Amino acid sequence: MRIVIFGAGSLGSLLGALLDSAHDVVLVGRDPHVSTTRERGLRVTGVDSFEASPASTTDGTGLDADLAVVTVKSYDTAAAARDLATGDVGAVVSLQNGLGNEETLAAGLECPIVAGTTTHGAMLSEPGVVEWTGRGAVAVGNWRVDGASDHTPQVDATDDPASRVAAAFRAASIDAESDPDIRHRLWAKLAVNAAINPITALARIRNGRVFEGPTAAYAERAAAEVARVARADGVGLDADAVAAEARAVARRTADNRSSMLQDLAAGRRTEIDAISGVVAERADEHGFEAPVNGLLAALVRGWEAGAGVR
Ligand SMILES: NC(=O)C1=CN([C@@H]2O[C@H](COP(=O)(O)OP(=O)(O)OC[C@H]3O[C@@H](n4cnc5c(N)ncnc54)[C@H](O)[C@@H]3O)[C@@H](O)[C@H]2O)C=CC1
Ligand SMILES: CC(C)(CO)C(=O)C(=O)O
Repeated sequence: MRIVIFGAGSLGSLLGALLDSAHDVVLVGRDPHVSTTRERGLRVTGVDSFEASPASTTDGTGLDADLAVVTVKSYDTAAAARDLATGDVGAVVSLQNGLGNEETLAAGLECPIVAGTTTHGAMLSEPGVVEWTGRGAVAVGNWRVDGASDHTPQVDATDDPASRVAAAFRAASIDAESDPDIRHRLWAKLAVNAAINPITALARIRNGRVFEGPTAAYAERAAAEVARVARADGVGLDADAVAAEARAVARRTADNRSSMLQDLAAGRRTEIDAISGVVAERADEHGFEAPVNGLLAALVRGWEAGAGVR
């Protein structure tokens, strides 16, 4: 397959390096990472150490590919869709965090949209070098324009876009499955991010501290609010189950500085709109409030405005 990785930062570079073992990969990213990758190749360290030599470009327009893997931050999704629409892409899969990326891609592109989520961890340590911080898996599912995941029984389960994406990842030895209820997974991951990310960022604590001490009750409530909004959106999430999952992830990643804490500490824009912001807004659309998510979104957005990053 010819695969474009749109957004060759931390996650995109890791996936690009892995996929390059079985496919013809083009990274779309920014300099100096792209120019360094062209000159010296892409080095992966951490969980495994290896070198890859995918093609790379800073120009995301006019690209032809069987598949585009979108790994930009959620606030760059609309621009990614605009660039991809100028080329010819067979299908697009988003592996981003947060809610709303698939809707944005579907609004801007004619091709099939596949939703996805991953538990891999990656960090761009310097131009041309990505640290694989945690081995995980990929789950993908077909995205319908009306927002529902695709429960339609497939005549040939290997011949739908999500199954083809999962097979392409597996061909590169990436643990990947197609899940007909991908919306459930996206909302469950959203609950984890809504509980952990803004609190770690604002309180400047590592993940392991979120469910200890004064922040614990608010993390629980943030996750429970996500479950309520998910149910109003037709996705059956249980408040206790998602809070337990968020606690388990916080324990498993106890030493991590969450992506939002890293963004805030580095003075960068965060993904707050696609995490806490979207929960508060969708609750409002359904006629109730998600006050903890609303407050966390306002505080992080307030910091972003003060720092001049939004
Ligand atoms: N890093 C990780 O371990 C994981 C990240 N995610 C999610 O994946 C997404 C990406 O995260 P990261 O890789 O950490 O972010 P990142 O900021 O390291 O990478 C995104 C890259 O996209 C590039 N980019 C954005 N728009 C572009 C454009 N128009 N043209 C060319 N390059 C463009 C940026 O320059 C940046 O290098 C986020 O939604 C994140 O929440 C999900 C699971 C794990
Ligand atoms: C799961 C968690 C909270 C791990 O740090 C994460 O996804 C993030 O930091 O964005």
